[in-house]
Formats: sequence, C-alpha cells, structure tokens
Amino acid sequence: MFVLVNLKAYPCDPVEIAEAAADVSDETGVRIAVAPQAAHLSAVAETGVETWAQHVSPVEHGSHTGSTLAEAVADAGAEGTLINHSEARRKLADIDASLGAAERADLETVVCANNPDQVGAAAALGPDAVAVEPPELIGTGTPVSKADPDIVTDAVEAAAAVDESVDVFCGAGISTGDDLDAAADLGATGVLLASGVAKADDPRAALEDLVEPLA
Ligand SMILES: O=C(CO)COP(=O)(O)O
Repeated sequence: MFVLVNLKAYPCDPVEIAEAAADVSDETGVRIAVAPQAAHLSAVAETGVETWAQHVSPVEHGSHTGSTLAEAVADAGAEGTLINHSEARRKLADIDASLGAAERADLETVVCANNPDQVGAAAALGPDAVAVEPPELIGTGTPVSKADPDIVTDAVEAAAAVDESVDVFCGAGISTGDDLDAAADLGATGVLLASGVAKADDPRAALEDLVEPLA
C-alpha cells in the first residue's frame, strides 16, 4: 500500500511531518509520500521523503503568471503530483493537460475524483492512479473504507473497466491502521489522507499507527 499524505493548506510544520514520514517509511519499508504546499516542496524534498506536488497547471513554459509549472515542481524535488481535488475542481480538459504537463516533467500522477463515475473518466486519461474521495467524508475522520465501502469497490471496478493498469487509491477520513487495512481489502492499492496526519498532535505517532498493519 502507498500512503500519500496531502498537507493541503493546514497550519502544520511540513518539514517535521516530512522527517517523520521519511523515518517511518525507512523503519517499516512502507512507501510514504508527502504533498506540501508548492512553496515548501524543496524543504520537504531535502528531508529525503518522497515528495509530491498538490497540483501542476495545464501549461508549458511561457506567459502563465500564477501557474504551478510541472518542470519547476520536478526541479524542486517532487517525484509525483496530485491532479484535481474536490476542494479545487478542474475541468476534464485541464486535467488532461495537467497530466500531459506531468508526463513532460516525468512526474508520477494521481487524479482525484469524487465518485466511481469520475474515476472511470479520469482513468481514461491515463494517469498512474486515481483516488476516489467522497467529498462529504473528507476531513470528518469517518473513513470511506468503512462508511461507504461500495464506493471503493465500485471505483476499483470503474477503473479496471477502462484501463487495468491504473491503480486505485481511496481517501477521506482515513487515519488508522484499521482504515488502511479495510481499504486494501476493498482493492485499493494506496490511501490518500490529510487531516489524520496534518492535524494530529503527534504526526509521527499518527503515521506509525497508520502503517502498523503493513510493518
Ligand atoms: O482530501 C483528502 C486528501 O486529499 C482527504 O482528507 P482527510 O484525510 O482529511 O479526510
């Protein structure tokens, strides 16, 4: 299982979380990546943790003020990028172009989607993975893998129907090892989470608890 921690714009210490994630990953052998704010990518990458961007813009080098250029993200040390999110919804054409930008910069990609139908549409664009995250469960601490397991199995089916090489992750409310276990049982090969780590009093302990079933 791949554990991808999205720090969103939470008031956390990205380097402290990155160092903890790097240590927990080294100690357990579990793949853990951290996706900080774009401005924190270099600092996070310097910890040695696998570093992801939260977004890359659907643009090339040029007159695109305010964009997040895929090449700049890769130069800062990112190895992958999220594309689209319930909290920052993109048009299908822009998701497609952002995937093209990520491919140009050799970044691994996870497209976030709200439901299994969107997972199918996103899988058709050829990302490395899609993540199904029901918006109503995001940030609630109620895990999708338990609250609405059909969403995960339906997402796995929807992606496989389009392209069997596209991995399916799940997210929303994931915070414990039990949640991760449940996600794996439903066919997910990774989890995408945020508040369970970024808002934890002790992010290191939260990460240790999360990966415990895999360690
Ligand atoms: O939106 C999410 C990750 O991208 C999930 O957020 P939570 O883990 O806080 O529910």
